[in-house]
Order: sequence, then structure tokens, then C-alpha cells
Amino acid sequence: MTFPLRIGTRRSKLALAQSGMMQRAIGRALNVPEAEIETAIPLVEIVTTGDRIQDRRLLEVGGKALFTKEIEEALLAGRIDIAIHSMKDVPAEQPDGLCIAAIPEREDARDAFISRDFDSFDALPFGARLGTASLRRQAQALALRPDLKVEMLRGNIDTRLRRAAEGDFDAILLAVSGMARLGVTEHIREKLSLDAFLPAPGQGALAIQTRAADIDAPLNAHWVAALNHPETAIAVAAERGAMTALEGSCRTAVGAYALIANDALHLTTEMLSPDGSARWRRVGDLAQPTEADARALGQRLGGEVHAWAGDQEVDPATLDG
Ligand SMILES: NCc1[nH]cc(CCC(=O)O)c1CC(=O)O
Repeated sequence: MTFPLRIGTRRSKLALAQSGMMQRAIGRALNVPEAEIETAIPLVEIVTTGDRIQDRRLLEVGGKALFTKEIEEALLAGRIDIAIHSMKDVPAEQPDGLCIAAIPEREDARDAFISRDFDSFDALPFGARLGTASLRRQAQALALRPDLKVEMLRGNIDTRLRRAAEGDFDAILLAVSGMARLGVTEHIREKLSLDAFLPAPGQGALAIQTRAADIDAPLNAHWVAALNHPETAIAVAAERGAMTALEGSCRTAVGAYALIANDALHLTTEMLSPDGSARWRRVGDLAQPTEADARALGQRLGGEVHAWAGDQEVDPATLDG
């Protein structure tokens, strides 16, 4: 592979921010002068099916893959060379011919509490209205506060922030990482604990996807080595191992978070009933893990949670708060 290295990106502000960050990082790794970045590593905008659908029927028509399908087709057809995704939105399996070449260092993995009127989650009054489209956030919030009224909130981050500012909800929850990449962290009232709001698998991490056949080309090997963050890649492997075993989807409330401290991997994974009244959680550790070890630990713990919790998938028709 040679220049130009074309980066395919969705058109949302978040996708453009993430792709722009990675465009600059790849440019630095390859010593591309600032003035030449736009021609050497251009951004190519691609509209995905997921971007066109803004209502809850999204859940019924195909979930996560809707945001990646057209981009993956462009990679396979050779119209682009690189794609940047939120790891959280990447399905468990890569299509034939594609791979995740690098996983850069993770941003803050926590969820953020956003509210016009209240300082913290604990300060919400009885029966307060909480906006979220995430079954995981719904279940985790209800586990702490069964009195809350959870209501569907879709749309991009700006839309959600505007609706919170207008008082359509007493509070909303968003990933800290997405807000940080958009430069809107001033709206965060509280960063929620990793324990109470165990994040979605891969939350806060990015995935850099390429054609598998091109990964060892010298130009690629260079930026891949510079951008891949092994600790993040190992933690994400554990979380996604758990996700696979839990058959996690947007119809199940599933969380997984791993970190490496003192050369050991610590993984927590859980499933909740949609109303938060039941919670099945497992934790595990592994010294000096490889990515394969981490994935295996995730699969084992996720499998235990799955066997214990049973099938918690909800009918999307009922997923309305
Ligand atoms: N499901 C939507 C989505 N996909 C990725 C992010 C940003 C967070 C991330 O990079 O993990 C968000 C928004 C959110 O959850 O608030």
C-alpha cells in the first residue's frame, strides 16, 4: 500500500472528530508534514444506513452492523484503505478480508451524568425522567433507583445534549469519551463509577480497521506499531471475549470492563435484567496476559454469566422505557 492512505469516515461530528484525530496520529507516525496530510491521508466521507435511521426501529433492523456495513464495503472494494470505528460499535466478527489492525490508547471508559437541574445521579428526585437509548444504562440506573422513569433518547451527542439542556429529561447518560472527543465535557455534572455503571465492552476505545492482506505492507506496519496500545488491546480483547460469550447486543444489558495494573489483567463482566432488578456479575484476574489469554478469560467469565443469567434478550417492541 502506498500514499494516499484514504480514511473512510461516517459524517457525524463524532466520527469526523475521531477520524481527524487518527489522521493526524498516522501522519505523525509516518512523518508526513502538516501541510501534506490532507493529500497523503485524506478523509473520505461515507453515509451509512445507521446514519439515515433515527428512530427505535433501528434496533429491529440490524443493530451495530448498520454503522459499519457501507464502510466495510468501501474497504473491500479498495475505495478506502483505513476505517476508524468506536470499538463499542464494532460487531464481534470481522468480515472476511478485513481486520482490526490497531487499537489506540483508550479514553476515559466511564459514563457521564448530564443534567440541567441536578448535580449528580444521587441528587435526582423520586420518579425523575432519565433519557437513554442504552438498555445497559437503563438497567444499571434502575438497579440503583427503581423509581426512575427511563425514556428513549436517540440521536447524535449534540441532539441529546440539547434535549437535556431544554429540560426534556431530568438527566441523560452519555459516554465521557465521545464528549471528550467532541470537546463538550463542560456539560458533564458527574463521571459515574465504573462499578455502578460498568461500561459497554470497548467503550472509550477506537478500532482502526484495514484489509487483512495489506497489514504487513511496510507503510502500514509502521503506523500500526506506532498507534496500537497493547494494554488497551488486551483489555478490549477480554471485554469483547465476554461480549461474545454473553451474545451481547443492543437488546441485552451487558457490561464489561478490563484494565491492566501491575502486569495483571482485571476483568469485570455482567448482565442485568432490563428492569435492573437482577444482576449477574463475574470478576477475574490474569497475570501477564496475551491478547489470546485475555479473550479466553473474557469468554470463560462471560459464559459463566450467560449460563447463570439465562436469556435476558428483550423484545424490541417493548423497549420503550
Ligand atoms: N452507541 C453510540 C456511541 N458509540 C460510541 C460512542 C462514544 C463512546 C465511545 O467511543 O465508546 C457513542 C455515544 C455514547 O455512548 O455516548
